[in-house]
Amino acid sequence: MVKPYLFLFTGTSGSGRKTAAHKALQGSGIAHIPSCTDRPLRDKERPDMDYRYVSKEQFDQLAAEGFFTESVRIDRHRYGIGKRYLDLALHAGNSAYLILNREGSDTIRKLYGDRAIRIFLYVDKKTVSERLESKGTSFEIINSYLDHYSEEVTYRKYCEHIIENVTIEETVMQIKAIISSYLQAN
Ligand SMILES: Nc1nc2c(ncn2[C@@H]2O[C@H](COP(=O)(O)OP(=O)(O)O)[C@@H](O)[C@H]2O)c(=O)[nH]1
Ligand SMILES: Nc1ncnc2c1ncn2[C@@H]1O[C@H](COP(=O)(O)OP(=O)(O)O)[C@@H](O)[C@H]1O
Repeated sequence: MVKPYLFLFTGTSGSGRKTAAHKALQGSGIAHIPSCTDRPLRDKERPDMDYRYVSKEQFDQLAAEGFFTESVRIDRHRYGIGKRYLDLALHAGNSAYLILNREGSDTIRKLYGDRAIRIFLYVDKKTVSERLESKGTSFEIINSYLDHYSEEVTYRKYCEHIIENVTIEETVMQIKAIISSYLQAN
């Protein structure tokens, strides 16, 4: 039986983790485990695609009940992975993928060892700004991404795979190749 893996997409914010991961893995049978967040839904986001959106009170309640395997506060908002969703996927023997910052990736790697494969995506700061500006992203969000850039980018040396996301087609191909290498090795 294929060992179930957790593929962790991490890297600098705005590097294209969500876009590339969803594109590479749609229809693959490897399910996305969305995080819960208390941040508001942004323009063009759809509930349950990228996040499960909850109120601040609900997030507090879930955290108090021990619902999260890991959670973080980033600026004014909180993010967390529900233990139940991870267990459901792994107990069924299915690999899954998550999109996390470095703290979340580190925690999941410590908990799941070599079943957790970290794929680090990055682009340079100028490219982050240009891509997000061209999509009409607010300056508040762009600035918050850039503020975290230096601390996030250093995490790449700990990751199993590193991809510079230049063109989306090439990045998707690289992700597919990495994932196949694990699934075929079993
Ligand atoms: N540790 C952890 N990080 C998360 C989780 N969900 C999202 N993140 C990361 O939190 C960071 C902040 O996200 P945000 O600024 O809202 O930007 P987004 O990446 O466009 O959603 C991003 O690096 C996310 O990948 C989670 O459940 N746990
Ligand atoms: N290779 C690429 N070339 C151009 N734009 C890209 C590429 N990859 C992602 N993008 C765009 O960059 C922006 C940030 O991508 P996103 O997936 O939200 O990043 P992250 O999840 O890492 O914060 C989005 O507008 C996305 O469409």
